[in-house]
Amino acid sequence: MTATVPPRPRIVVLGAGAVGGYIGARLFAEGEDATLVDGWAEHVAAVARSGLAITGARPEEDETVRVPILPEDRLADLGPIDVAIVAVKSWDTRRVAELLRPRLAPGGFVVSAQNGLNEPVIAEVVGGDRVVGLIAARIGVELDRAGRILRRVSRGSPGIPVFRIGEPDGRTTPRIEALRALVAKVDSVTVTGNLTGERWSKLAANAMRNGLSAATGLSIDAMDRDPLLRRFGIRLAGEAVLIGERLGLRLEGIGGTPAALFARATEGDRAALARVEEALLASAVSGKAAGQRPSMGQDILKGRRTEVEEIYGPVLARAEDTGVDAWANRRVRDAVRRIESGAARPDPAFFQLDPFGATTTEGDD
Ligand SMILES: NC(=O)C1=CN([C@@H]2O[C@H](COP(=O)(O)OP(=O)(O)OC[C@H]3O[C@@H](n4cnc5c(N)ncnc54)[C@H](OP(=O)(O)O)[C@@H]3O)[C@@H](O)[C@H]2O)C=CC1
Ligand SMILES: CC(C)(CO)C(=O)C(=O)O
Repeated sequence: MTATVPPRPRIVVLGAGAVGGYIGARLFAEGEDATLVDGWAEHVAAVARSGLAITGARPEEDETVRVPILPEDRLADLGPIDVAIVAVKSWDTRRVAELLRPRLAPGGFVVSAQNGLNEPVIAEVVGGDRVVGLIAARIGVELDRAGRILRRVSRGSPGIPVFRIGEPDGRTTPRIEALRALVAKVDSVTVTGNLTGERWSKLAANAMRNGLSAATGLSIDAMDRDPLLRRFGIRLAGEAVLIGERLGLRLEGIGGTPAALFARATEGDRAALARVEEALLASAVSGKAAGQRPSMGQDILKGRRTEVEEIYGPVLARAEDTGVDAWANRRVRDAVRRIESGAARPDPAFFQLDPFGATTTEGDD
């Protein structure tokens, strides 16, 4: 079932953090019927009082949007929902899917705008025909205090779209076309027929960036300027890509670099390693998105629960299934777990080893 979307759908964004708040505010600013819903009372009060303040990468992208916002316990005040955008952390997905299930309009559907592999979780709750995916790649946003979002990446992202949306089965349906028109009001978007491959590629990007930032305390550009951390990141993505290849997935580029190069580098191909390093370094020194911290790095700074299990869990589980030695992902997962539990503090020294050096062996842990 993919019913048509009404001309002016009722859109609810559940999870008005950095990603959800940004998407919902921009939709509302563009005239859409969008309402934010969030569980953080101080944030809800700040937005209700003064609007959601967005500080963009360029002064002309700054705006304050008086987008409607409700606390979660008032979700029932809204009528049936046509488009529900889920932007809570992945560990909270099932709970909010349960909240949404009785509130969806007959043709209503849920869009996961999260990292991780959440469409199957949502499908278990609301039904497989009511879920689509939205992957945010070049958004770089941060809820730095109640009522304010910082965006470190300029709108537009020439060359690589910020958003990819898709049906889990890859079909181009009327609702995905309707969603494309909506999301285009937020930033650049493309429809993918390969949501599974896109999701795994994004998971590889998150494996590369998120835990390493959380464990070192560094931003993406700072990690890429450090020769050993840059290589550690390549190894993290490479392990995940190798797993994806062995699962038979069609993988998409990671930050504009072909995914296969990360895997070949990880298998010992020096030319592939040099190409990936060059691309990462060029981006780091370009100054674009300087200081951008992946969401997991932000969580550690705020002392909040991370998505470490939702990002590294699937990678490590499939590593076992496919026989890939994912020691680097395991090391990062373990470091983030220790930091999150208060047993350690972020420290770049955890990863001062060359994963492609002669002395590093598989299983080094
Ligand atoms: N940030 C980014 O650039 C990107 C993030 N993503 C993904 O998007 C999803 C949402 O992440 P993101 O938007 O970054 O999450 P945020 O941390 O910005 O917000 C998530 C929720 O956490 C709670 N929260 C956040 N900060 C505080 C605080 N200081 N005090 C109390 N509560 C707080 C809020 O509600 P509540 O209290 O109800 O939990 C909020 O809705 C994740 O799956 C993430 O991986 C994907 C691409 C890029
Ligand atoms: C930084 C980025 C885009 C990639 O890891 C991200 O998805 C996040 O912050 O969670």
